[in-house]
Amino acid sequence: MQYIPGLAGVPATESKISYIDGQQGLLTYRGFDIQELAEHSTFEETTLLLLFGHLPTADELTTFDKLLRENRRVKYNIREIMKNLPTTTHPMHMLQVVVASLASFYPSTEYMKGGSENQDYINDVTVKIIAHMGTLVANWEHMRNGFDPIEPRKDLNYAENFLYMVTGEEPDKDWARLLDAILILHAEHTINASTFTTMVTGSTLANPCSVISSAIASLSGPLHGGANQKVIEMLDEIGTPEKARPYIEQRLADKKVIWGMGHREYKTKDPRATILQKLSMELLEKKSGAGELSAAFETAMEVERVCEELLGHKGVYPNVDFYSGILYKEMGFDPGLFTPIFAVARSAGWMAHWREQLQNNKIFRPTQVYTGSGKACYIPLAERE
Ligand SMILES: CC(=O)SCCNC(=O)CCNC(=O)[C@H](O)C(C)(C)COP(=O)(O)OP(=O)(O)OC[C@H]1O[C@@H](n2cnc3c(N)ncnc32)[C@H](O)[C@@H]1OP(=O)(O)O
Ligand SMILES: O=C([O-])CC(=O)C(=O)O
Repeated sequence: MQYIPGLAGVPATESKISYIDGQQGLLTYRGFDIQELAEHSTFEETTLLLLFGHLPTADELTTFDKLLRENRRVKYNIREIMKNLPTTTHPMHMLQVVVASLASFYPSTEYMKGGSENQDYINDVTVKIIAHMGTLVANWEHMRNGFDPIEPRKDLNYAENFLYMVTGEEPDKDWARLLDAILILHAEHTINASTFTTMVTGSTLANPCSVISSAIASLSGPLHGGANQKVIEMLDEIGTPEKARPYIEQRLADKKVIWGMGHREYKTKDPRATILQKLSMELLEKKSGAGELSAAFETAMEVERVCEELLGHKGVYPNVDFYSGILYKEMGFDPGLFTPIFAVARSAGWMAHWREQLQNNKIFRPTQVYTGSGKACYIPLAERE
């Protein structure tokens, strides 16, 4: 029996939701190129595409959008749970706890047994979770800073409302469009660690709120979604482009990873990193004028150059987390919000995989290669040396 560390290259499921060509650096959702979706779609439309497999009709989109808007408000009891968390709680830990607690308000035990009410439950909870994610993240941003949360608005789309709830100001249309593209880019990515977590937890028929809570935990780690916060911390630590090379050389000598670099599937630059880099450049030039880039962006480009030279032969290139933080920073988001914004977007992909898993469920239960001792004899405590 051969053990494959990290299940690298091992197919663990069949899925129709998204596809990666890691050699060419291509990503499609339901056959649609990510670049095209980022340019032309909205988070609401892309979510429907991921969930149901086709671009929605105008009626389908309007109905779904209305449901999302109507389900944004969080219950008073949930706010009370949030109020009782220490304000030092990282937003990803808040999200994990509070999304798990939603199971108390939206219980389910028997939704797999067939019948239309189960489909209704699956659809309702899908909307509820995706709609709540943005509100929870935005509310906590105020609560952890000692302020009252801002209520969601129904007259705004998902990205606009999120910006409004975080800033308390009327959302700028261009920024909302930018955030919309960012949400689309992060919405789905085949069977990555957090999606695999979704599927493993989902395969036991656990409550979907517990399923998504487990996915949030998985995404929070710095080798996965948590890397976007690490990248901006790293860029700040480096400071200026000329300090990039010695910093990287030292980290590599210390056998430490360069945050935002490398990917299990891509052996070239992640297509989302290319788009996010372009969006960052456009935003920076818009804010400061042509050719005027931030220290973080200039440093990031130098880190990319040096890494290509030193790590390119291993297929290590920028991943999605490398340039996203620069955008978030320029948009005024606190670094603690970077990974939660990823989670908000990814809730669409997680729910799509959870639903796909249920259609043909088999509990995930791989095997292991035992490397422990042979049969051992129990020795009473008093006789042990
Ligand atoms: C949304 C996301 O999850 S995207 C990923 C976000 N994570 C990060 O940015 C953290 C930094 N990157 C990494 O740790 C890794 O590249 C991972 C976890 C993303 C992928 O890991 P794996 O597929 O297991 O690749 P693995 O660790 O085997 O790397 C292959 C080789 O490239 C090297 N390598 C990979 N990534 C990096 C990196 N970021 N910095 C330095 N070296 C790296 C490894 O040391 C290894 O070298 P070796 O063959 O000489 O031992
Ligand atoms: O696919 C992965 O392993 C990680 C990733 O880029 C994502 O989840 O977006």
